[in-house]
Amino acid sequence: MLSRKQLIEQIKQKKSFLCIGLDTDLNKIPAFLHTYPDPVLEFNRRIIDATHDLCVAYKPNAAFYESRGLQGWQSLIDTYQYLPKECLSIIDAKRGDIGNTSDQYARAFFDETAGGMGFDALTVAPYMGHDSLTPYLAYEGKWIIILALTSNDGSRDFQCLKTDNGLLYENVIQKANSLAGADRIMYVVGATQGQEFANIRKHAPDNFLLVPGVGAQGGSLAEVCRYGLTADCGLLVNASRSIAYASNGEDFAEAARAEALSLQQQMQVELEKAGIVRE
Ligand SMILES: O=c1ccn([C@@H]2O[C@H](COP(=O)(O)O)[C@@H](O)[C@H]2O)c(=O)[nH]1
Repeated sequence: MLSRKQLIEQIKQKKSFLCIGLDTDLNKIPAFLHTYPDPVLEFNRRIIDATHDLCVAYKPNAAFYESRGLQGWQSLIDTYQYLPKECLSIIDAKRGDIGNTSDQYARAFFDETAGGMGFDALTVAPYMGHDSLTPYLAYEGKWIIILALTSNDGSRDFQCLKTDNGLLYENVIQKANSLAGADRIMYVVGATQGQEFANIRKHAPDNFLLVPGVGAQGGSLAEVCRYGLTADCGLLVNASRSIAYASNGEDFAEAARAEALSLQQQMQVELEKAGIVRE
């Protein structure tokens, strides 16, 4: 369990607000790892060993594990258990359903006694409204990370629709803020959304934002920081492919570290500029 206070302490200590995505694709990992009993777990372990001092969160995306059936689910459980406790553990599963079904999703990802996984945070889709979100909040100390303005082209299809009460994503934030505070709720906002971060901050001044879309999707870290940083940092910027697949040779972990280091160094500059950490 990682509280908001502990997360902020980690950010200041590591001078980083990097979240590393573990979107581990069996077809993309180096060939030599296929001799291990669980190549995905071996890959994840080496990425974690090489990067844990440079990041404050890890985010496995459930799809990459669920797509491999029972073996994939086991890789996810074992990866969860290997994650460093000082880092925020996020499961990116984008769940959302009626209350009693959400209860089951919450058990699956939050309740270690139920199946072996006790992630700190889960990404959720807000489309089904308040009663699809509250079951997760019943788990004291756990976070939900609600899709607000995503990084993909299709984000404009629904999230930016105009309503009598502003844009649809603004309504999502307003409603979710009435359910719990900034110590329990984060929002997903894509790094590709640039200046929209200024508008997001009007509606979610204190919440942490999980920001995917730097690296492979071309979002700008500088722009995200310019419009999204708060006095507490308030950002977790995720990179998955650009770190994990920086090399597909035997040096993949060193290459991942070099990519993570480059992002951490850019983050340090931004944190210093904003006066959140000292030079
Ligand atoms: O708006 C969103 C929400 C989630 N994602 C997820 O983040 C990572 C991004 O991976 P990269 O390789 O760094 O592009 C991936 O798991 C997505 O499913 C997102 O990209 N955008």
